[in-house]
Amino acid sequence: MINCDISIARKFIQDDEYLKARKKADTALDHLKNKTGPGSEWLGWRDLLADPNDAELEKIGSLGEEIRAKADVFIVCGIGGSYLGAKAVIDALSPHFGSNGPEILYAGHHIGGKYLEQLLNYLKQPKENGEPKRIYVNVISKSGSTLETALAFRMLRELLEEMYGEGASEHIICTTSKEGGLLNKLIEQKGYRKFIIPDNVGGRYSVLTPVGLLPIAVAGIDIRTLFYGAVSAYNSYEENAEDLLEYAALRNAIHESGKTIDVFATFEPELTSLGGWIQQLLGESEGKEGKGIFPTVATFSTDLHSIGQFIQQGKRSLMETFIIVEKPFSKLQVNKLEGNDDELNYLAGKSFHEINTKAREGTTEAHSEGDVPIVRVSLPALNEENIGQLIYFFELLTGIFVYSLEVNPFNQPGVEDYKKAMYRLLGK
Ligand SMILES: O=P(O)(O)OC[C@H]1O[C@](O)(CO)[C@@H](O)[C@@H]1O
Repeated sequence: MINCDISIARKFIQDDEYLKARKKADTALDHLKNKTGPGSEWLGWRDLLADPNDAELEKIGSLGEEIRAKADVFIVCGIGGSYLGAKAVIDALSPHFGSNGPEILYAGHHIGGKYLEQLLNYLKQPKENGEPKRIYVNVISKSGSTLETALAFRMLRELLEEMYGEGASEHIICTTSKEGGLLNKLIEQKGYRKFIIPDNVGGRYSVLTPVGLLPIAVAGIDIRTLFYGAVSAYNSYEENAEDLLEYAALRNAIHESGKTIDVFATFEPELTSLGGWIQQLLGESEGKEGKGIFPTVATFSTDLHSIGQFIQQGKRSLMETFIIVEKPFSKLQVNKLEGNDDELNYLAGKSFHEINTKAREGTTEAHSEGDVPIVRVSLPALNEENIGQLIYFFELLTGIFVYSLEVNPFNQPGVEDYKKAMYRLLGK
């Protein structure tokens, strides 16, 4: 299970402040369990773990296998919660270089013309053997009308129709709401395959629905173990959520103390995208009514050489959350070098995991001495089960923490403002 250690950060908070925050966290958890808080119609992310739908998992898993066998390229076309969860899990659990399945690419997550133009050109290029690439597109949009996704999908659809004619529909899978939205109209017209995003699950809580699970399955990751990892976390925290209550209370007390930034930092580059998923999950949930701790993401030690200076000595407005993997997942070691001309022989015989661990311990020491409260969230190992547990851990933390701020964790009214202004400027 996930281990959460708040001991370093706790020293920054007075007992009475912590106890006040702890009461709020307890009430917040009751609201989640009893569906009595604002936005409680959006608690489907808990229901789907309370009552797993094995048939749906099976269906997604077998389509994932089918696409793995047939596709050269699989494109995840979505933005925000409609791609961040899939990317987080895929990046965490896939090899960095090469793979024995389709190449997984992303589209619809911005409006960058150069990216899309180059993607379309890349897709058009035949394979080395001269045959056309076998491309599958999974367009994912709960509303079915998000501009970034819709625009990219229009371009991709045109390309697939040009390449495969009538057969293009076979290459498109849509993940959207049961009813409504422009995507559902297209599905009806064109006969695309469809997966449903439950009405009671918001985008940023949807990674364990077909939104995340289909791309994750196509990447060759065992979605059943991932999903049941989350189920085990759900069951365990229904029994005893002490760790999460402490963490939420601590974060609330830190919020009250005036800190405004939480740097989600990992020393494992595989987990950078997971930080991106946490950033949306917390950011869209807590950042309302002038409240919240701005979640940002860093990969150490890389970013110790960019924002490390600020974290150590800049304005004291920060806390940090380290996402840690306990079990080494690489055996790479430093060899002894004849002559020691680079003077690194003092590290000979040590693994990169050991060196990286010392970098983390040293950073923990330095940053906490620099007045940065640090929370440490650890996974025993980097595998499907633990990532599933971590997903639910952060979903539940978000619910508890944001309710304890007296904010609705399940809406995002502020996102509409940029859309309105953009559509006006575009003459919609
Ligand atoms: O799945 P959709 O409806 O395209 O939305 C994508 C993302 O956009 C938002 O609605 C914000 O506009 C996010 O909450 C969501 O994850």
